[in-house]
Amino acid sequence: MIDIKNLQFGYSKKKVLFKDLSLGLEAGHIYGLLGKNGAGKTTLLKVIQGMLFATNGSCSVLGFNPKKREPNFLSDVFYIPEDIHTNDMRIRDFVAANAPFYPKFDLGSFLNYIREFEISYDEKLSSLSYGQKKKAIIAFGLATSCSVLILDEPTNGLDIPSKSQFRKIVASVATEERCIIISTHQVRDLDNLIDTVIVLDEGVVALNQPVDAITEKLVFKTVDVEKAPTAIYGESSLRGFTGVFHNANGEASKLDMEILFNSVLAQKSTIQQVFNNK
Ligand SMILES: Nc1ncnc2c1ncn2[C@@H]1O[C@H](COP(=O)(O)OP(=O)(O)OP(=O)(O)O)[C@@H](O)[C@H]1O
Repeated sequence: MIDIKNLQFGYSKKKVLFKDLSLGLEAGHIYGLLGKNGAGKTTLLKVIQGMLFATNGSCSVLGFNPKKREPNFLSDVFYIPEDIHTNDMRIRDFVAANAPFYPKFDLGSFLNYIREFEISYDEKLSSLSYGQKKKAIIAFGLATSCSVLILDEPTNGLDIPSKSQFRKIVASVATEERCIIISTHQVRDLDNLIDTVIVLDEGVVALNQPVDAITEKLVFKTVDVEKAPTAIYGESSLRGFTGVFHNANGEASKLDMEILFNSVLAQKSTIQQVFNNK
């Protein structure tokens, strides 16, 4: 569905962000895109959406070259940016003005989502708080029923109840035909939502693995501090040592996204070897 090969991109010739980035994303998945500040998550999402153009390599989305910004591409890919800027209009007028660009837009779903988020259809966007505005745009984006949904830091600015409503709504729109990409630093917000973890680091995809494969090969647990040396990576806390270990005995554990992310940055080659050894 999204096929990126040997992508090169830099905002200037001197500062190359991606030298040789390759990534394949399929329909029927919710991807969590993680990376440090400045790793290039937003840039990559903008390349996928056709807002930034690669200097070399290829990017194909739904069979289109995003760079060409063809109407049939733009009407099937929705990008929800981290920062929302809206006109001073009522939500119903925003929908009337924008929905016609998305042939699969479903007004009934939109009304359900904003009801869930406790936002009124007749509210003026300018009178909403940042978080409420963000929820209105998230609701619109999800209601477009686009085949590719890109959410850049969607939970920033959302309060605690809204984060769980967000997870519920996104899970409800996930279908076999759709590819959802969510970038975030708030890894706990993605708990039980994403099925594949992508880590971007130093201009390349350092990890791209399904949650099932991760918990099959790795085990996340808190152990006595004496056992710390057996971990691939871990962090000491008052409760003991929480870390990630080789899963030699097929132990079941819940993915700790924060520990996984830190372990990829700290022990990249060890983690990559785990997945390269079939
Ligand atoms: N318009 C721009 N002009 C020049 N450099 C830019 C521009 N936008 C981003 N950059 C630089 O590109 C790099 C990647 O930025 P990007 O916003 O893609 O990272 P990110 O992973 O989304 O970061 P964050 O987690 O902080 O949102 C950063 O070093 C940033 O300073």
